[in-house]
Amino acid sequence: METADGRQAGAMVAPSLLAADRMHFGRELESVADADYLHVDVMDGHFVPPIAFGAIDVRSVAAASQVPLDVHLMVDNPDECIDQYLDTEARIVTFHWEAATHAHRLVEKTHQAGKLSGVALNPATPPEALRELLRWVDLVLVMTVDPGYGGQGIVEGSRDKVARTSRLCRELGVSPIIEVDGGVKTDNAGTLAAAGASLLVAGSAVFGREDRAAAIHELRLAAQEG
Ligand SMILES: O=C(CO)[C@@H](O)[C@H](O)COP(=O)(O)O
Ligand SMILES: [Fe+2]
Repeated sequence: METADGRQAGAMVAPSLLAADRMHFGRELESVADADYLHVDVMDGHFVPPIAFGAIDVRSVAAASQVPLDVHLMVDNPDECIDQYLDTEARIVTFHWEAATHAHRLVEKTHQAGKLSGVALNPATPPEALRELLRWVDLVLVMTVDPGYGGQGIVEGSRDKVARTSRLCRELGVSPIIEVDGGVKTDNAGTLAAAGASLLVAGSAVFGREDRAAAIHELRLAAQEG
């Protein structure tokens, strides 16, 4: 089904493993086996205060699940550490625009490793910052909360930012995946998808529910109805 402006209606869903129960991780992975991607938040204790998931964990998840992995690097200077993530089974590797020194080189390396390359924007970074980079990347991750923590409320103006990102892509004649991350729930999935988001990350909205398959299904449905 297509929207009035020619986009595919609906969106993919990526449960964020940050919200999963570490004490029962295998069972948690099984519970989200029908997701489109699994979102893995890498946090270095510098770019964001917490420390979470490293390349070793990405490899363990890849070995335990058939679902493709979407790795979100919240690290200072990804130029220094991206190689270890490119050396995993991850399907998508995304660095933060604010943290990168040679963004184009990161994209090139990611492609050479056979992966999709994503760039993430903090809430305070405008999409226009990506005017050059957009023609090379496969994905733009619009942070809809300040990075570092799960379970936060969505930042005001996020819908509008997704719409501006989508417009800029159209203007440049490119069509990367637009991913939204932070505070995504069934009550905002529709407006985010209608604004152009095609990949929804959801941590608490999935792992906070007993029935994860139903949570994923309801997010997809909400995105489609948006
Ligand atoms: O990157 C991050 C946080 O920095 C996210 O991926 C969160 O893990 C999303 O969790 P919810 O806001 O959906 O609970
Ligand atoms: Fe994330």
